[in-house]
Amino acid sequence: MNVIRKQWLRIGVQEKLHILIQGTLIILFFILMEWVVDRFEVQIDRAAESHAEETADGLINGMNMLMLTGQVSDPGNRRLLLDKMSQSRGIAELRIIRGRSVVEQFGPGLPEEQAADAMDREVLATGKTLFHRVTLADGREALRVVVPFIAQRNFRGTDCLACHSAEAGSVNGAASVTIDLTEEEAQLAEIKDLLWIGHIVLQVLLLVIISLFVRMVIVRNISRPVRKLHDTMAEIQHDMDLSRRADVDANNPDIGEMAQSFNVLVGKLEDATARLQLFAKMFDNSSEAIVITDAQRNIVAVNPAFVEITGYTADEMMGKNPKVLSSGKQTAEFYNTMWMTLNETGQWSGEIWNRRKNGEIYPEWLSIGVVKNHRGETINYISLFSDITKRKEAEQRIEFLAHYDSLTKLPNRALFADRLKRALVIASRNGKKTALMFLDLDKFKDINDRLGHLAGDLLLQSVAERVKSCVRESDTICRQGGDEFMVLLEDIAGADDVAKVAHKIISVMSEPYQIGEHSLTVTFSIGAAIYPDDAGDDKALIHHADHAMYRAKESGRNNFQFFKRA
Ligand SMILES: Nc1nc2c(ncn2[C@@H]2O[C@H](COP(=O)(O)OP(=O)(O)OP(=O)(O)O)[C@@H](O)[C@H]2O)c(=O)[nH]1
Repeated sequence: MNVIRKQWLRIGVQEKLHILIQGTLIILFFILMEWVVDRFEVQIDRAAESHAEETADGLINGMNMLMLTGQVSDPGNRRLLLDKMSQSRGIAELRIIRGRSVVEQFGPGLPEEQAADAMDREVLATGKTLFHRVTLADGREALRVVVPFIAQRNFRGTDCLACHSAEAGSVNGAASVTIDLTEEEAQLAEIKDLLWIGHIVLQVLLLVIISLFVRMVIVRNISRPVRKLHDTMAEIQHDMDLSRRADVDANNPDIGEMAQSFNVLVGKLEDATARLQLFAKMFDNSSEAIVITDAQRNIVAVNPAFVEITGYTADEMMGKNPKVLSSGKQTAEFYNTMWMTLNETGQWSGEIWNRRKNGEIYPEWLSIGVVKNHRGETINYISLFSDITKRKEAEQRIEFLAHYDSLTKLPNRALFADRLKRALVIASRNGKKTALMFLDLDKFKDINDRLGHLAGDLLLQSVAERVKSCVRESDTICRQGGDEFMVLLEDIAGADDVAKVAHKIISVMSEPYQIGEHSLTVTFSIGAAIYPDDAGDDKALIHHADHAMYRAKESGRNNFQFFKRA
């Protein structure tokens, strides 16, 4: 059975269709042939039966004649009658069988007149005609009919009871007629042969017709459209031209629908490919580095921005864990919190320090997202990061510019104001003194005018350095603007401390500066005021120190003055 199934699966649709159609026709023709032969056999049997009955009738009539003429008691006459009648066409054997009443009245008669078999006995017992197909000793086919003779006043025109002492209606005897069916069987065989020949010729014809028909149907409706569809598929695959579509034949529902479904599929593929290309472009052109890992956190893809930022090639990173980039700046606890947030919320973003291939450590802004499948299982992690070194530098620069003077790198007026306020609060709390010195370069305009603004700038930077060297680390110097400086001296004992610093500054300023090829000497006019002696708050302190400085200017410059109340 399995072998047949395998063979069946191996053959093509054309052959399958052919086998099914022709197989069905062969079975139908067989049934038809059987039916026709059966009909003929029935006809033959009926003809033989009526032949037998007629012969039996003739025999009875003959016997009656012998009875009526008183010749029946001579066995020779009876044999002669049987011999004569046996000569009739189609009679194979003819016998008279004596019934019980005849045997009792006239004796057993000739041996062949005794009941010879069960069929004879059954007819004598029942009085009913029996028919049986038999095969004669020489092999011929025959029909044997045993017809009973019934004792009656009028049995087919004869009063049996006139001579027979038998009960009316009892069986007097029977006639066994065997009809030779050789001729009919020969005819039937001939008909069978003709039917077979006709059948075979018809099947050969059908073989050709069905073959042509099936081929035509398959080729036109299946093979040709399938080949066409296949060619289109192959072209699309070869050219990767997803804008192409297969021809749809509305008159061929099967393949037409298949082509339509194929077109829908290609359309979806085209859309998906376009989206994929778009994402691929984004991936390649993004200025942000992108890293994709699998669920085990092994890298499966990195983009060009990643290569640019980290210095690692894509090949070097494939299959590696992104922690190879770790700078060691973050603690284990930091990473634990990061993974916990990621697992709980599906995303994390923050600042992190990583290490480039060349060993350089850099800050990056990192965002990690978890990708899950429809079962909720993590399948990928996507990380995006950008190198924020420049941003951080810019922030630091903005921060610096907000609080420091860009030229001298000294605290600016805003930062100084803060420190002054804080210093006064501390001094007030601790009962200490704080001094504010106001310094203005003398005739600085002349230097600018003479040597240019750039030389003036260089001089301002050098002056700032020198002033710094005259005070403690904890003291604050600020460039107020232009050529003006302020110095905040915290925790001083009294005016002497301030005077010492002022004279120190005047002293260091006497040394000439080398600006390019020019040797320059500049001086300061310095004014000072002390908290809480000269002023109760920051504003007044500045104002008073400024006032003192003006007095120094008025006193011929290059000198130091304390605030004096008018
Ligand atoms: N090179 C340079 N010059 C500056 C800067 N800011 C202000 N100045 C100049 O510094 C000079 C200050 O002059 P003043 O303080 O008004 O006058 P002075 O010439 O110093 O004379 P006195 O203060 O009266 O002794 C001006 O010429 C300003 O243009 C700066 O950042 N760089």
